[in-house]
Amino acid sequence: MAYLEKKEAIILLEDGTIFHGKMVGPEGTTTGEICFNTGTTGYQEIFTDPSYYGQIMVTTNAHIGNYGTTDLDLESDSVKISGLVCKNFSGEFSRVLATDSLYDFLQKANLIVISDVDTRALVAHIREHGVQNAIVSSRVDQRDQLKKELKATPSMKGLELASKVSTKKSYTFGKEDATFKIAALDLGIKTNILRNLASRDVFIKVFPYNSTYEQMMEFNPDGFFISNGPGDPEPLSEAISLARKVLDNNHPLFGICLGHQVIALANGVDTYKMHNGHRGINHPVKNLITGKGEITSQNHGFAINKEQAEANQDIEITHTHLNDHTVAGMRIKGKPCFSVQYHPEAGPGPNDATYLFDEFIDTVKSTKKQAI
Ligand SMILES: NC(=O)CC[C@H](N)C(=O)O
Repeated sequence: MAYLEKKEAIILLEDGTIFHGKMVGPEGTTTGEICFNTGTTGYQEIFTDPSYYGQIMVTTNAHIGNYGTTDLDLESDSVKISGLVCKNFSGEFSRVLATDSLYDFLQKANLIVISDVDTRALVAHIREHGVQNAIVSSRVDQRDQLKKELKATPSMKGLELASKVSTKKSYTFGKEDATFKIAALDLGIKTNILRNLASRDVFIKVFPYNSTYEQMMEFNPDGFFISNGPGDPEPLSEAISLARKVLDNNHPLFGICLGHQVIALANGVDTYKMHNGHRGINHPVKNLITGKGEITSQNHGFAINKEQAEANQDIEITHTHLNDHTVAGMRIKGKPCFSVQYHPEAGPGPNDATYLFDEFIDTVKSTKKQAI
């Protein structure tokens, strides 16, 4: 296989640190924000998750590729990360359900992949010094030029990326004769969210990121959903005003990750860029209502301002991240609305938090009953 050629590759970080590796596949160069995911499984879901658009992914699991790929594990229609950095890349795979090697899957997407990197040292460096931009390239002897290209890469802070991954046209998902209708704003929606809703008797219409309340109301939905997605939530002015209108009109509203941040902004709570963020499938969260713990799938580099959320009369914090006590979930008092910073749909990850989809359907049901 071609990937065994293994040409030299270099990773240049914004702070000047250099790491070395080997190209897996054709030579090339890529830039983006370098971040790491600690999941021990679920690489195909991660690589196709639109929330990772614009990011170079470092996988902490030492072996990548060994269980291949299958269409069942797609979280969107294409690879969304801008590069992959790993320790050991395997083009050979073994899994009954797998239909393709990860090598072929990523090559079809023209992704820049490098292996043989000291990922433990790289991850420790990012953890210590914070998430930052990087350039990954096979042009190992053109450091000055690479530095220039790295400088030209926009910072994730302030970057609007939802428009790059959102659907251009609205579409539907699920059975048309389902009991409930949900209008979903696509800021980079993961397919497993749609699967989770559809399996709860929901017919979903997915709308482009800049859709208006009026456009979404034409579907006559029983509730609204605002999805996960890439980039900084702050520039998403259309989504923020949509959330405000949905709240003002007392429709059921559920937000996940970027959607949660948009709902916070619609309530006057700021968001900020975290030092490193949370990306993995074993993040501990405490549900403050039930007192129970949940192990959750997470993928975010921004969070909502905790002091402002605590001081806000309209907000009740419902979930907290047990590692750093950041806000993991909230509800809007007196409104049929709640949101979480993490991923109850998993894909990949544990299913501890799927009860949130049930709670959303209960909210939709009781709001529908009141209206009759
Ligand atoms: N998964 C997401 O929706 C991520 C939200 C946002 N882009 C962040 O990094 O915080």
